[in-house]
Amino acid sequence: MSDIVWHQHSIDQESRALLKGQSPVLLWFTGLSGSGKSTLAGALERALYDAGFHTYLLDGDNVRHGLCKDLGFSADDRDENLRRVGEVAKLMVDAGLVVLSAFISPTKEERERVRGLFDEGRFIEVHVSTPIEVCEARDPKGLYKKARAGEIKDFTGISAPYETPTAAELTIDTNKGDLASQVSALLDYLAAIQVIDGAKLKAAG
Ligand SMILES: Nc1ncnc2c1ncn2[C@@H]1O[C@H](COP(=O)(O)OS(=O)(=O)O)[C@@H](OP(=O)(O)O)[C@H]1O
Ligand SMILES: Nc1ncnc2c1ncn2[C@@H]1O[C@H](COP(=O)(O)OP(=O)(O)O)[C@@H](O)[C@H]1O
Repeated sequence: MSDIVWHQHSIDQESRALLKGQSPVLLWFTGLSGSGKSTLAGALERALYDAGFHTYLLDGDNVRHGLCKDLGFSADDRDENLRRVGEVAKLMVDAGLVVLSAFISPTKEERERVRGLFDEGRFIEVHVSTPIEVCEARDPKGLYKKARAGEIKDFTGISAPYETPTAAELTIDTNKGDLASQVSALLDYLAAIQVIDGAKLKAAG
């Protein structure tokens, strides 16, 4: 039994969200390295920001420079990385933001654990399903080449597992169509589930 008691403050998620004119959610982009998570999440954040919505993007590469710089890529370290990110994202959603995150998040258990932190409907899993052959051909950071040469161990998709999501809210293969239409589909979805006001989005052009 813990001696720490939750303090309920008077301003809650609903009040903060009302002030911002949006319904806060976490859009959790998961997929292989090079699948397009950062590009998609960044372009979606830009579109939301330009339309006047309040956002924050948590990106794996960036978080690993600070909050998670003590962690590597063993299964335990990835678990801890995603635990911390989930908790930070929960605070940001509580602050009333539309939060986007771009982490490989390779296991179902890790993704479901983060989902479990949120009320129903506030965690939206976006599987960036670009096939590994495409990711490896892109290899923007040269990491697949190094992993194949054995210079990086535990590399997702090569020498460490990636469990394909089976119940993601959305699935996007960035090898099909273009970025603008992928972002447009994401915006349409957010308007349809009333996370953002479709009229405000339309007015922004
Ligand atoms: N061994 C290994 N496996 C996978 N990825 C590696 C590895 N070593 C370094 N990198 C780089 O780290 C980025 C992934 O970090 P994440 O925090 O998203 O990973 S995880 O969710 O904790 O599995 C990933 O970034 P993205 O390419 O943007 O996905 C890589 O650039
Ligand atoms: N929507 C897209 N359409 C086409 N190519 C893309 C798209 N998104 C990303 N790419 C290509 O894939 C590469 C990796 O994208 P990135 O967003 O860095 O992936 P991740 O964050 O999953 O590692 C980019 O350098 C770009 O060339």
